[in-house]
Amino acid sequence: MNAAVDAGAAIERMTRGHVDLLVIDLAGCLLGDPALLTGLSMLIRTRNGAPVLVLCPYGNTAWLPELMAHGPLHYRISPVAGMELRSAVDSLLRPAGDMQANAQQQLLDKERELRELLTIQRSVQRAMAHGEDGAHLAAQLCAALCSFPGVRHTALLRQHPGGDLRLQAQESRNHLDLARLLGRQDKLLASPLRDAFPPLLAASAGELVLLDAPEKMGDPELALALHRRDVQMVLALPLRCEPGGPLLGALSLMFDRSLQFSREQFACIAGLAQFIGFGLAMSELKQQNDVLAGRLTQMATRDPLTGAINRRAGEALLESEIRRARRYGIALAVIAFDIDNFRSVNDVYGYPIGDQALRAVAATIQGRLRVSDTLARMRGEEFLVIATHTTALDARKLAEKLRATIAGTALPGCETVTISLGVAQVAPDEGAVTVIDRVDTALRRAKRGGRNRVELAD
Ligand SMILES: Nc1nc2c(ncn2[C@@H]2O[C@H](COP(=O)(O)OP(=O)(O)OP(=O)(O)O)[C@@H](O)[C@H]2O)c(=O)[nH]1
Repeated sequence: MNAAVDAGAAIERMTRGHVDLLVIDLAGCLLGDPALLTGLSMLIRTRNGAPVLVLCPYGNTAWLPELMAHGPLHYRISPVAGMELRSAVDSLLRPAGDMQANAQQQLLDKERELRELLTIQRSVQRAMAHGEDGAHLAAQLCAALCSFPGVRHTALLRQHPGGDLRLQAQESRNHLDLARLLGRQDKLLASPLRDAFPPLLAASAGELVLLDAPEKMGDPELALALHRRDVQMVLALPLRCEPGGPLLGALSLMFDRSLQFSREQFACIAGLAQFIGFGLAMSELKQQNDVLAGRLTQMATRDPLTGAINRRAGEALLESEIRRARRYGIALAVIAFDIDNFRSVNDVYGYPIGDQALRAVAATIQGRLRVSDTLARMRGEEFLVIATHTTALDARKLAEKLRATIAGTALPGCETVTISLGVAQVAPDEGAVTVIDRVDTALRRAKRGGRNRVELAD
């Protein structure tokens, strides 16, 4: 056995004589050191047909796919126990005949693995197509990823605007509850396991993390808990919308077996993680759009001062309620009301107090209506109540109740006001314009009759 301290020295030794097996130990190497990566890539390329075994600390597993780009290699996650190293070395130093049979088996395995990956990709695509909101989509994705051979638990951890990590969804085939295992569901990066548990490590470092035996984490209690749930291997990937883009979280896959991934599998899994990151970001964007669209509709249909719907929305609603009442043969009534002598409130107390009074009157009326009734602000201090399933007589009783309520309600900053009301039941074949006209006439009659009173329309 020949040991070299760096890639340069190893290349020099390899050019001097035949090498049966090249073992590269990455312990103590700084992840992301470009010079080191270049040296190791050259070393793998100049191997002269010798098999390569990489011993890789689990925090550095992002290097494996990078190194695989320069030639096939075998790997073990370090720390590697003596027995494990011995059997890895023995299997790579087998006689040529064995190696040939092995190569054939490997080809078959590879074909099977790629077929399996394709199936998973399809089920992830299906989940994306059917996931509605973010939480539902995350749950669907976790379920889809459980079809990966050997996967017993999947989880999606999401970065939040505050920068911390939250368990968004998990799917368990081994009764493992990640929230219970970590003792929390939120603020996962504040967990003492942040730099040890692969999904947390992947989310904080932004790199792929592969652990092929729970005890290698160095936390015996956690390792025992994972073994109890039959977990042999944990693979965690950072979630990003695009390569090099901001971190969105991490994807965690726990396996009941320890697998050796090929370069194609690593690439496929990384592609899958990116696809998932993109899908989650898109679904969030859609959710934000829906909220914005809701706000825009609110702005277009609501009166900002009183919160009642505005005239346009009120007229549209009345049209549709008239159609509904006609179709089902049910009664529909409207009540128009107007604050009496409101000009003097503004004149005496000022416009801001007038605004407060308007708000208070609208809120008081709103509080007296059924949820099926609607209050619309038609103009200035004139309002319309659309009362479904209500006859003229009932509407008149309601109007009287509203009148008495307002007359007895103290207003902030000014004296009590009164309202005058007109009431009408929508006649068969009558449209919104005519009934509004009729109810307004009744309201004017109430004003002429001395205000603070209710008049029924003709
Ligand atoms: N503070 C405030 N006042 C408003 C608002 N919209 C309309 N007004 C006021 O409401 C008052 C309506 O006055 P008029 O139409 O003469 O009616 P009135 O004084 O209530 O008298 P009657 O309706 O005949 O009892 C006017 O002073 C408007 O400026 C508003 O959004 N805020």
